[in-house]
Amino acid sequence: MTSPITTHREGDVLVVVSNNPPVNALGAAVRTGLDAAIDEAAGDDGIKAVVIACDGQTFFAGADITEFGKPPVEPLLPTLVDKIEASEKPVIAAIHGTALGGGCEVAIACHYRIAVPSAKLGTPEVKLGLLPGAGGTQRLPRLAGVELALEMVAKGDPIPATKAHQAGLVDRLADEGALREQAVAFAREVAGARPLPRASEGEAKADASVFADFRKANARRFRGFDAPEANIACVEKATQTPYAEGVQFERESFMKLMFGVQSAAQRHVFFAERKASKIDGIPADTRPRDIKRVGIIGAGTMGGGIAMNFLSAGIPVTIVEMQQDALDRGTATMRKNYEATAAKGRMKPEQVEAAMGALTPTLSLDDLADCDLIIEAVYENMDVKKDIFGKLDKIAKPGAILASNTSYLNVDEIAASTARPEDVLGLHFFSPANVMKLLEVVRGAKTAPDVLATAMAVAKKIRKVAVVAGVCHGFIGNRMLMPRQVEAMKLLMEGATPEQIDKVHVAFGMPMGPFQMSDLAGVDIGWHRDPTRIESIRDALAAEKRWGQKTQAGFYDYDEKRNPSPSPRVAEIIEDFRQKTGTPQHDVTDEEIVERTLYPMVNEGALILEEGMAQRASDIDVVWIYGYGWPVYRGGPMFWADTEGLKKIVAGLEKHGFEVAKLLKDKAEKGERFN
Ligand SMILES: CCCCCCCCCCCCCC(=O)CC(=O)SCCNC(=O)CCNC(=O)[C@H](O)C(C)(C)COP(=O)(O)OP(=O)(O)OC[C@H]1O[C@@H](n2cnc3c(N)ncnc32)[C@H](O)[C@@H]1OP(=O)(O)O
Ligand SMILES: NC(=O)C1=CN([C@@H]2O[C@H](COP(=O)(O)OP(=O)(O)OC[C@H]3O[C@@H](n4cnc5c(N)ncnc54)[C@H](O)[C@@H]3O)[C@@H](O)[C@H]2O)C=CC1
Repeated sequence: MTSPITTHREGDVLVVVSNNPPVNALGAAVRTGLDAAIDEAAGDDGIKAVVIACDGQTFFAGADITEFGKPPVEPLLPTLVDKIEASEKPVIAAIHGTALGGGCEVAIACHYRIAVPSAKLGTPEVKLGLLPGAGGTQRLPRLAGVELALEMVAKGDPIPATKAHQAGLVDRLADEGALREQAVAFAREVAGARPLPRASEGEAKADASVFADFRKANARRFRGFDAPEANIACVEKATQTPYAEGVQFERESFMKLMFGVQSAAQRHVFFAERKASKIDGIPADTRPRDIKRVGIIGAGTMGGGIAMNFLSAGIPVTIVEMQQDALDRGTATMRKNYEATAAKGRMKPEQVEAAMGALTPTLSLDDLADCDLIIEAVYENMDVKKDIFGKLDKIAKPGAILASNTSYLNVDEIAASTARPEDVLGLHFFSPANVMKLLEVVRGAKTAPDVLATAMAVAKKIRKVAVVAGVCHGFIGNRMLMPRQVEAMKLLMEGATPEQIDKVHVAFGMPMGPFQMSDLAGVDIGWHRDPTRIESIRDALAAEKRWGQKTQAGFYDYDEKRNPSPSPRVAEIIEDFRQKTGTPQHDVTDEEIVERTLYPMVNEGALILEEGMAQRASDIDVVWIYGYGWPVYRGGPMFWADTEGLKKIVAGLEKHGFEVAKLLKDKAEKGERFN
């Protein structure tokens, strides 16, 4: 087995190169090769300095996450980075791409760092429920300052090499395309330099208030997570104790996180998200179609947001509405959203103009004739959609992909209204479409493999996380949402309050509970619009225009800043329905709320898998994390069920009279997991 690490001499500089695609993860073979290279340099008087570089797309992008949870293999990364730093000859890191996690720790254990301006450095371990366990939490604050170290390790977002250079984290910026030779030249410059700069020998200083302020400022963001606080505590330790003590504290903290449920969940999600992009049953080399122009039909709540995804990715859009005022309203909303992004410094004004300049508003479907992908986002009405797809069939060019953004409707029935069902699928965006990362790719019975492959490629281009779903009512996410909402309403009838149920869900880690979500999306969604027909609590609310946040009243009352408060009127309506229906009342416990609203979601997920409506259990987890905000530190509904124990889930479902899905029952009986 050839080593991924090679060395060669350039004069008195030893150049060490890693070639471990796709991301030069610091797996055991890489660590062994680097270890040997440092020994080679130490043992050869002709070598005066060392450059560590990587071939391929990036400098080391971290430890090899696939090794976690397995027996450790020497040399461990902490040992290796200490050896690099202890070298008597200067070691220079030549950085391109993304020096992340252990890769960043290797870089800061080197004596010097040179990077191309397009490179990034980061410590994203916290997003895996971990922390930089190879000295990063102790070296980084000493090298780059406490404030920047806190930002990097506790939030996990990478910083550009230019910012790292300003902070002293990178010593020199190289010209793009000239990194390797400029790194060797830099090595020659510093060869023989004494003493060598070693990050572990520096000091990390900060007022105690820095940590208190950081914790307070990020309390909401870090709510429920273990790793952010562990990272903060390690950096704090760096300001209080000598390096050796701090790194011991870091190691203990790393091990505690590594063997905890949250990190297992977050690592599961990392791989699940990537696995979701793979489509079972089509040739791996299926070539996507070229998408040069996109058409959107409907500029309402969804159409405008969907259009923004493509415009932001540099893909021109033609957007169609029925009426000029609706078209103007839709395009104005898009501009307003872009300008709000620019106001936050996340977009330049010229980028806003470029995006809006690539938008062609029109009232004519005929103007979609040159589009490669057309996405329908009109009313959730099958007749309307079939009429539109029938017209598209005559207008769209051969090979154009026709997609519906329908939330629930049968994509095969929509496809049958065309003579090209193989070009039809569902592309179910989530609201707000320009923000939510999830895209359900609904695979019709006749959808062609290259159409599916195109959908996955387009999703990556517009920075969405795509999951393939089968044709069933509500696909994956909304189908699992339904039993949760039904049970939540039943619990209201039996004695619970909206705020009690929502509180349980928020405490679980959801961004909001079932009733807060209804008020946000609109209590009137799907309402029959007849205020005299009052057959449910929801009908009663809708009849009084309690449509949610948009009318300052729904399941909650809202002030002008949309702050919610329990509604005495809603309590009256609920009590009235309890009386009218004679529903037996009881004290609803928080445990019952979990068992009756979350367990049925797992049960529905099992049915979805049984029916082949999802390719794998981890896809269901991805849907709920990226489409509904399921707490990533719980790994998604199916992973969470595994950690709860499927036997416990089955017992809870049976206790409340649910019919348990066969797959769930079988797995529970066999002691198996979904993931
Ligand atoms: C008794 C037990 C003792 C235990 C040991 C003792 C203690 C030891 C202490 C350990 C010290 C280590 C501490 C540490 O620093 C830990 C880490 O470094 S954790 C990893 C940190 N790095 C990351 O989180 C980066 C993750 N990757 C990314 O963000 C992106 O992949 C990246 C931006 C690099 C590239 O993005 P993109 O081009 O979009 O490619 P993909 O994301 O699709 O990835 C391509 C491919 O590569 C796989 N992959 C990516 N990163 C890793 C990785 N770090 N390890 C393994 N594999 C990785 C990814 O899954 C994809 O694979 P496919 O099969 O192609 O889907
Ligand atoms: N609102 C939401 O949260 C989500 C909605 N969806 C789905 O997206 C679709 C659109 O929903 P919304 O944007 O919320 O509806 P909306 O009512 O806000 O917008 C629909 C738009 O389509 C336009 N329209 C109707 N018929 C048309 C035609 N023949 N030609 C051109 N334009 C036409 C209407 O004028 C309206 O502006 C529905 O299928 C819905 O189920 C999907 C995910 C989330």
